[in-house]
Amino acid sequence: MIKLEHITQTYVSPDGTAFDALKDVSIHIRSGEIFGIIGRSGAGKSTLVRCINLLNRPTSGSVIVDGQDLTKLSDDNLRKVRRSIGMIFQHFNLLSSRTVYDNIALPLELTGTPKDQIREKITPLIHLVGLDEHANKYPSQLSGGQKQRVGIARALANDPKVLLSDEATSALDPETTVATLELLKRINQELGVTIVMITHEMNVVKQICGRVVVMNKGEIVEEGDVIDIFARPQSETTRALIGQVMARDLPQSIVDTVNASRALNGRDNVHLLHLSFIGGEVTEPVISLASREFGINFNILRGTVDDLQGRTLGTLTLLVVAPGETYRKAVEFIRDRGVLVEEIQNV
Ligand SMILES: Nc1ncnc2c1ncn2[C@@H]1O[C@H](COP(=O)(O)OP(=O)(O)OP(=O)(O)O)[C@@H](O)[C@H]1O
Repeated sequence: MIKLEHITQTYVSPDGTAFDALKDVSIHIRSGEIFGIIGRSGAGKSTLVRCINLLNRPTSGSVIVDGQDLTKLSDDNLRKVRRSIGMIFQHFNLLSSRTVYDNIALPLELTGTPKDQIREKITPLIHLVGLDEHANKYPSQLSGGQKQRVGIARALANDPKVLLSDEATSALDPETTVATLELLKRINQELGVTIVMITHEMNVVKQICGRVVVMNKGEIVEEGDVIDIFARPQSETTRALIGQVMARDLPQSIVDTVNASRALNGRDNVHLLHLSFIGGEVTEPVISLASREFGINFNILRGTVDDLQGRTLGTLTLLVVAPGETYRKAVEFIRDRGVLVEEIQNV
C-alpha cells in the first residue's frame, strides 16, 4: 500500500550547515493495517509521515502509494492522489470561523462538490464520529476530544484509503485518548482505511497498532509486530519507550527486598530477573520446572498481563537465591523454553 524506499531528508540552514533529518529510511505499510511510527521528539517522525503525502519532498528516495511513485507525479496528479490520503494533527487545525459541519464539508467544497451531495456525505460522517448534536457549534464551543473528532471526520470526507495521524492524541487527556483511539480502530475496521500513527507514546502503539517502527535520530532502530517489540525489545530507544508503559523501573519496595536478601544470603547469590513471554507460546510451567530441576526457589515480586491486539504479553520480576553456576543453568533452562529473560543489574 505504502512503500517508502531509501528516504533521506537533508535540511540546510541559512548558514549552509546540512542536517540529515532522515537517513536511508525504508518502510512497507500493508493495506488495511494500523502502523505505528514511534520515537522521541526530534527523531524525524513528522518529517517522515509528511513524506507519505509529499507535504515534505524527500531529498532522495521514492514514495510509492498504491503502486504510484508520488515523487514522479505532476502537481495536478499529486493533488488528486493527496485526496486519497487524509491527515489529522495534534492541534486539530480547524477553522474557528466555521461550524463543525462546515469544517468537515471544506474538503468537498474545495473540489466543487454540489451542496446536496456534500450533505449526503457529511451527515453520516458526523454521526460516525458521534457529533450529531454538535454539528452547528463552532470549534471554540468544543472539548479537545470533540475537536479531534471533527478533524477525523474532515479527514474522511474524501473517502481516503489512508489516514495519517501526526500525534493526534498528544494534546488529549488519557481518557479522551482511549476514546479517540477506539474511534480510529473502528474506522480502520469498518471502512478499511489504512492508518499510520505517529506518536512518542508507547501506550498509543500498544492500544491500536499491529506493527511498528522505532525511530532514533533519523534512522529506524527496530521494527516488527508490536507484541514482539514489547516482549523482546532490542534497542535502548525501544526499551526506554516501553519503560513509559511497562513501569519497569523498580519500585523502592523491590529494591528493599533485594537488599534484605543480599544481607542474608550474600551479594553474589542473589539475582533479580525480568521475564517476558507471549501467551500461547510458552506452554510449560517453566518456573516450577526450573525450581524442581535445580532445587531453587523463585520469589515473584511483580507480575503484569497485557492484552495487545488480542495476544497476551506477560511479565514477571523474580528474585532468585542460588549460587552462580546453578543460577546460570536455571536461566538457560528458562530461556530455552521461549521466555525472554533479562538480568536486572545495578540494583
Ligand atoms: N524545516 C526544517 N528545517 C531544519 N530542520 C528541521 C526542519 N524540520 C525539522 N527539522 C529538524 O529535523 C529533526 C526531525 O524533526 P521532526 O519534526 O521530523 O521530528 P519528530 O520526531 O516529529 O519530533 P517532534 O515530535 O518533536 O515533532 C529535528 O531535529 C528538527 O529540528
